[in-house]
Amino acid sequence: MRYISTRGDAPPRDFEGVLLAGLAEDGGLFVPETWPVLTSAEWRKLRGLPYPQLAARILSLFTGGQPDEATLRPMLERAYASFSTPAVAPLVQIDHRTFALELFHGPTLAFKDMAMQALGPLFDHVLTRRGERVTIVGATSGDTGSAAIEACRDRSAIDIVILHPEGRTSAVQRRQMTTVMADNVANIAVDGSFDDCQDLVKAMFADAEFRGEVRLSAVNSINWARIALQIPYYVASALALGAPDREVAFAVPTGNFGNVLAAWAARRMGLPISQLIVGSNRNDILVRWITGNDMSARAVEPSHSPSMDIQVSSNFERLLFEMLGRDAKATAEAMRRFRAEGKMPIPDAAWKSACQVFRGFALDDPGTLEEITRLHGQGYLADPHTAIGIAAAMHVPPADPAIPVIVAATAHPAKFPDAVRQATGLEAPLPPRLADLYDRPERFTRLPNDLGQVESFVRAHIRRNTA
Ligand SMILES: Cc1ncc(COP(=O)(O)O)c(C=O)c1O
Ligand SMILES: N[C@@H](CCOP(=O)(O)O)C(=O)O
Repeated sequence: MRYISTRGDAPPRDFEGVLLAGLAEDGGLFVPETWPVLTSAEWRKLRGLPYPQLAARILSLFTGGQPDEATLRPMLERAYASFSTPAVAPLVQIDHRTFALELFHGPTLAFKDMAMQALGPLFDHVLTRRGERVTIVGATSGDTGSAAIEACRDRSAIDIVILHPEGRTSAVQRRQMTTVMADNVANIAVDGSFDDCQDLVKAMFADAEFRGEVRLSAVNSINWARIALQIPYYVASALALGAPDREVAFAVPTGNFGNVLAAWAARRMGLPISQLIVGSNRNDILVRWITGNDMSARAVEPSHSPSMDIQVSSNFERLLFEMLGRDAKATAEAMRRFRAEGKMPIPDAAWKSACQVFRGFALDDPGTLEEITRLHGQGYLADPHTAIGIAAAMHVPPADPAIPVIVAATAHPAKFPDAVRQATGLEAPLPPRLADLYDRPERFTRLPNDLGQVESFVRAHIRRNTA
């Protein structure tokens, strides 16, 4: 299995190369050179497998035997043993056709654990065999950071530095990152938005000298391994509701477009998915694109669903590459124009064809609170991101009302206590192992949105940790 860059100007790599590289040297994102496609009989054989086994099988389709399924299986069994339910990602019925796929039963209470808990040991396995170490620099709007820190803390071959937008995450999200005192972990609060943090990370990858010097790697969804590890839960939930003998739809609260891209990948692999419904908050660039081919960035606005306060959705580039018939030159040019002009011209034919499967719905803050209240009245306590996903599932007309819609429930309500309290009057308690989160000391460094200062910080962090 080889991977190519969406911008066509970086050497192809194998899975391990992609895992360690994160982003391609030409600024593009790695994608499989060819997609594995399963027959209905092959999908059926996966029915009923325990989640870690299913995940190992799916991941092995992307690793090209390195690591192989026999190596991956025990690794993933251990990874998912830390989840609070043996089902790992249970399906909860909301109404006659809507199901919540709860992806927040991992250690940091968000869907990021589904990939990250496996990614930590995977990095360790590859780095130990090669005798190498890496520096992971990641950007977070709240959840990727804590999941990545939890997965990488105290691993001797990894240094990890996470950039979050100062004051723009929930306090629980921030504290989940900044109260981890492991030597290999550092947090930077950037004076800016998530998009600024993500730009800084991409700029570090574009700085060839720095990239080589620190052996830079990524755990954001720009890293293909993250997407590969997010495909299995779409497969597991679709199979549980009757696929491949019945179609399903997914609704996904969306920011960086990684989660819904994983669902798109499952469809590309032959899983019968009728619709992919994108839910957004007021940062609705993706919904504006889906509903009117308007891909134009605006300033990021804070919302009750801070993890989706994003305007530049990195993984859109992977879809763009596919929409443009895998034309890397055209993809690179569209990305260049988006960066230069804040607008991406997408040919109408490509947009129309994507819209045969993608639908979109955006909800503002008052609407999000109303949806949490409504769901609570029905007996389901949703966090603001999940509430947007469920609202999107309810508002978008179905291709066929008999097709069930599965909503990615991406975070535990306890991560967003203010919104949940406003909407329901309830205090959503943190699990006992996080009960003293507000009493723990915090450690982070405030920095301006300045590449030089962030790079110097990363260098100093590595020196300190390896001294
Ligand atoms: C709770 C939550 N919901 C939804 C999203 C959006 O997911 P994605 O960035 O993969 O589109 C995020 C951030 O990634 C998140 O943390
Ligand atoms: N919402 C994310 C933003 C980063 O997304 P990623 O999937 O690219 O890691 C967050 O919570 O940090």
